[in-house]
Amino acid sequence: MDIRATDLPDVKVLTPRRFGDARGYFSETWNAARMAATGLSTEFVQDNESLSAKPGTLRGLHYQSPPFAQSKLVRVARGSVRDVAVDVRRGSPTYGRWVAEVLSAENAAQLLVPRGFLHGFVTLEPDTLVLYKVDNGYDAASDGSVFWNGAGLDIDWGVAAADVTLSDKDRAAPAFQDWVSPFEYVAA
Ligand SMILES: Cc1cn([C@H]2C[C@H](O)[C@@H](COP(=O)(O)OP(=O)(O)O[C@H]3O[C@@H](C)C(=O)[C@@H](O)[C@H]3O)O2)c(=O)[nH]c1=O
Repeated sequence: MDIRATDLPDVKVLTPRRFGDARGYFSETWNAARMAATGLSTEFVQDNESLSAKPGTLRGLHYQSPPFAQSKLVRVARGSVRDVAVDVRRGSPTYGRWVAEVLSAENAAQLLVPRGFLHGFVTLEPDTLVLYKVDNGYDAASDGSVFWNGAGLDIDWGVAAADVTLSDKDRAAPAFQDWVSPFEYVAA
């Protein structure tokens, strides 16, 4: 597994090796024992999949409040996305900063989004299939969304606002500047 840091130290890009042959390839997309040896051990408990038909489908920016906060390991099995993580741990030296990575079926890159970060993505191709593991179960009452395009965030999504498709929940989400984060920064 190639592990690359991003501009936010706790957000990593993990790219597994692909063993190619005449049939195609084989790849370990997650190996708990090997990741524990790197200090990035996470006990995932749920696997998720979402299909987005149209390019410009934007899901985010999402979180679950503590004690149901989730770390996520996100990858793309078909198509591509621009995947975004925003540090919203109150007191963090990088509070409000974001990183964006293109994840595609082709590049095999996976984004490791820790607890205390908002997460969202916009699809770049039709019929994009996103797979992600989470380390805490779904809890509808703890589920939250922050508006994707808020002042104070200025995320470069790489798509025009007019071309974005949102869920009703995400369209009605509070603006970043009006939202109070439930996450606290704990220095390592
Ligand atoms: C996230 C989730 C949703 N659901 C249900 C609730 C709802 O009826 C339906 C669709 O949910 P949503 O509209 O929240 O789906 P979606 O907008 O795809 O939400 C996801 O977006 C990405 C960016 C994330 O980071 C995920 O954690 C998750 O928040 O699926 C579950 O049953 N389990 C789950 O874990």
